[in-house]
Amino acid sequence: MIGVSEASDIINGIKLKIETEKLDISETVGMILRESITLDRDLPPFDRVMMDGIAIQYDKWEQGQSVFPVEGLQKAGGPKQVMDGSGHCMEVMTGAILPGKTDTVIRYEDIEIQQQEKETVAVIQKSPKAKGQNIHPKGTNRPKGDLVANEGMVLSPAEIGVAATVGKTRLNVSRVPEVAVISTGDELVPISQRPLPHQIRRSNAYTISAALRELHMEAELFHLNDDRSEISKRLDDILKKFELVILSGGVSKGKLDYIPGILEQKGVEKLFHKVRQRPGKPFWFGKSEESVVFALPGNPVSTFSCCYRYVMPWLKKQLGISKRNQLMAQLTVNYTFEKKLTYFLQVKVEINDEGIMKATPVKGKGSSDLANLCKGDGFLELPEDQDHFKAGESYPLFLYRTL
Ligand SMILES: Nc1nc2c(c(=O)[nH]1)N[C@H]1C(S)=C(S)[C@@H](COP(=O)(O)OP(=O)(O)OC[C@H]3O[C@@H](n4cnc5c(N)ncnc54)[C@H](O)[C@@H]3O)O[C@H]1N2
Ligand code: MOO
Repeated sequence: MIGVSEASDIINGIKLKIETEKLDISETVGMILRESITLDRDLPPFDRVMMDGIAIQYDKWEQGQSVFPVEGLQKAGGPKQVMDGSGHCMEVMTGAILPGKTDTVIRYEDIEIQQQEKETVAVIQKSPKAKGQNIHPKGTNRPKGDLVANEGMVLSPAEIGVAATVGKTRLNVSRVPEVAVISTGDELVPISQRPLPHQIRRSNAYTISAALRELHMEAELFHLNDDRSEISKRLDDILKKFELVILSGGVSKGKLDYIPGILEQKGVEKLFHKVRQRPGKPFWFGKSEESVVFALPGNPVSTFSCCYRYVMPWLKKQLGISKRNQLMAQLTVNYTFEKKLTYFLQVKVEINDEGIMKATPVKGKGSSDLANLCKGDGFLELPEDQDHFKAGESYPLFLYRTL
């Protein structure tokens, strides 16, 4: 039986084919950009007024003029006007293009608008600091043609904003393959159905597909009963159609645990079966020419921890998302686990005043107790070569919840 890091290395050695698709910009946050974004115009694209007030010719102020007849109004969104009269001013609004024949903007707070006879005038109360003040000159953020987002970046709302400003209605992003998520077992009924006393609802497929949604991946759900010929026939079709297949259940020692045997018969090469870990020991992983197959142990917490410890980090790596270091969290209490297995301890995580992640165990009733997952935020990976884990020690953390 192999250990957790060996299992993880084997999985990480397998590559998934990632293609490119063009999507509406509003669907792309969190995806990987597959093009570079350059500016189609200067930023800002015109000399932009930065304050509501008036625009003047600075020279006139320097020559001693402090009362300026108001010639008109330059609104944001209005085409550029050109000031007509020498020594006049224009009222200007933030975001407007600077009117022609003006070069300095003075805020309303620093002037007074007065009615003198029939004329509206602006009287300057506070000296402008310099020629050109309160104007954001064309191209001073960035010039046209500047590279603003690189291929391979994870699209955050910042890149979405930049893409929108250059008029990209659609973006090229990594296409994540469609995934088959398969639950197995005669005891499982659809979640819409009322189970008989000996039955339960198929929750695992929903857990896995919800996790995949975090990566914008769509899953098609299947269910296989514990029937050799049914499993064999349906797996044929599924393996042909899907590059990534995630099963849950049917991988341990039971008489009806047919999954590993049938997968191998179908030409899916076993890369490992069983990992020195709890939960999730009977985890099976393999690969055929067309598909990568994760067969996760059926107990809901085992499926869950294998999904977050192996499947999700591997997918992030394939997509180019995981650039950060492994998260770590400090135990808040002493903990003992004496088996020679890596233990995935369910924990509630808090970030303390120094920004350090603190993990407190949330005790459940074992690997079938999926309700306990709602009390925690993630799993702490406690290494197999240690039995006693002390408060204050840090261990790798696998989060399933945004903190
Ligand atoms: N003789 C042995 N028996 C078992 C071993 C072992 O080493 N020797 N390992 C145990 C461990 S550890 C686990 S984990 C389970 C995993 O077994 P399977 O992967 O074969 O899973 P099943 O037997 O099909 O199911 C286990 C359990 O989980 C429930 N389940 C399964 N699928 C779902 C689903 N989609 N949604 C909700 N719940 C599900 C299922 O009803 C069972 O109660 O094997 C131990 N046995
Ligand atoms: O791995 Mo099993 O998950 O210990 O119940």
